Amino acid sequence: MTERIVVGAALLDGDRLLAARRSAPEELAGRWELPGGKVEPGERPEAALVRELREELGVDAEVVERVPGTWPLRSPYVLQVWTARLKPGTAGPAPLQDHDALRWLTAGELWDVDWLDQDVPAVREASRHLLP
Ligand SMILES: Nc1nc2c([nH]c(=O)n2[C@H]2C[C@H](O)[C@@H](COP(=O)(O)OP(=O)(O)OP(=O)(O)O)O2)c(=O)[nH]1
Repeated sequence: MTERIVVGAALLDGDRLLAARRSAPEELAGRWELPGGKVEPGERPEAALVRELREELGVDAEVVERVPGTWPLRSPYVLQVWTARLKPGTAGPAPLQDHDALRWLTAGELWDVDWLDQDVPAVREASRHLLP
């Protein structure tokens, strides 16, 4: 089956990374992830990321760069991650859709939340590139 990409944002504010707690589906609820979602057919991953961040968090964000790596999720999905930042003047993120809590994590707090198992290597890689 063709791989389908789920894009995740390593959304940064200075040296803090945004983590989002899923509210659904039941088997993922309560676990933390990088906000994002499925890339639609014909859509560029970077465009999907901006769209998902607007829908889920109500923010206007810009994509900065790809975090190297592709992490398997439930087939046929794979996770790819881009760094992103908020555009100047945009509202702060709010858990509008799919999430019931948000946390800005410093490097020292990165492992204080219960990340989805499949996000752990992606967050580790993102932190290497982003956080001092
Ligand atoms: N957004 C996101 N999804 C992840 C991560 N890790 C992970 O396993 N997933 C899974 C959860 C979901 O099964 C799938 C992404 O689905 P989603 O529900 O966020 O995507 P979507 O907004 O496009 O939702 P929909 O079209 O199904 O309504 O990937 C992650 O870090 N971010």
